[in-house]
Amino acid sequence: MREFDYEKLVVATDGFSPSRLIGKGSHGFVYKGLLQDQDDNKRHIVVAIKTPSSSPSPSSSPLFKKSEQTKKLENEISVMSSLPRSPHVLSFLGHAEKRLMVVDFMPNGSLHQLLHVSTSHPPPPTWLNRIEIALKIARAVHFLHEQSILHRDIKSENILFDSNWEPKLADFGLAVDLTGKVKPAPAGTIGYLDPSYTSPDELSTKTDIYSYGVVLLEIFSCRKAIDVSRSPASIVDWAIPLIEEGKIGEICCGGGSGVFMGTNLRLLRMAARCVSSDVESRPSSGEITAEMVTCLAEPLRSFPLWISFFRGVVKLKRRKKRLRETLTWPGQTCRVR
Ligand SMILES: Nc1ncnc2c1ncn2[C@@H]1O[C@H](COP(=O)(O)OP(=O)(O)OP(=O)(O)O)[C@@H](O)[C@H]1O
Repeated sequence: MREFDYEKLVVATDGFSPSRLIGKGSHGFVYKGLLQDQDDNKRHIVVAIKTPSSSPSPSSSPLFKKSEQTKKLENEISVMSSLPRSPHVLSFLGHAEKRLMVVDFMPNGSLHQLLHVSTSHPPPPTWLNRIEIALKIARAVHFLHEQSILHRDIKSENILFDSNWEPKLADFGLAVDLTGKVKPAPAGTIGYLDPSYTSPDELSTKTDIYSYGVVLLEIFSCRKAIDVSRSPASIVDWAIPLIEEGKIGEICCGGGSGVFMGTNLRLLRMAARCVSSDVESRPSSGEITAEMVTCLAEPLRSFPLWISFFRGVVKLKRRKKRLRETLTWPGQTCRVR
């Protein structure tokens, strides 16, 4: 884990200038920073720097006081620094005085913005894009659970996109190491928080699975986890009866019909299992990824005619190429139609 010089982070953010502020969360402030590359002084790398307040003072300063936000950020640094790299989890770059966290900068916003804030750029994700995002986040959750880490705040706002539109699970402020002795009081975000998680002892991987199930419903329906302008306001209360009645078309927004109908039905049934009040019946993160991989392969299997046609075209092109090569020698051309 790299330790950054506090002063360098001050310079990187123009003294934590408001013009560099990306956003505020319940655990603090996030700034965009420009850091000098360690290997090449002329190059700069863009990073995101998370601080517990808008004007963080060094821990040596008399103004420094350990706030609740500082403790949460310390927890986030401790969890993120313990994790090996994963392609689907936001990359941790280092810290300063275990209070300022430096991570990869995510220039393309969150899944929440992509699904719920309508703009013409970028165009809304296709059905297949959305399923791919869901699969990558399921992989991130599986990776964390394999490391005995519970995220406890899985939600569309905490899924950020890098410059290649790859989704990354972020915000580990509430994350917990399951192997640790202390089980914290229940916490999370309303709408995503497992209703069965009412005491520290009820914390398990299935708590994250509930939140993941809500995100899956959100991805399918483009409806917010809680939308007070609708009745019922909760996405779970709205979607579950529709899934039980098989009214899949009423849930899926923007595509996923026709050949994808069977796939959608399977995935929505799995989302329903994730948010089930029967905690034991919820699938594990491993089961979810396996089911999603199978489901993604399904529509292709139902295109045998297209595939054989496509294979035929490729074979014909290869045969023509070989024939052209056989009939052509230096100084001579041959036309094969
Ligand atoms: N690495 C990053 N790159 C770009 N933007 C980021 C990055 N990390 C966080 N942000 C943005 O900064 C803002 C604050 O993020 P943060 O993770 O602190 O809180 P949050 O997820 O919004 O809220 P909470 O902590 O209450 O769940 C959000 O708008 C988030 O999208």
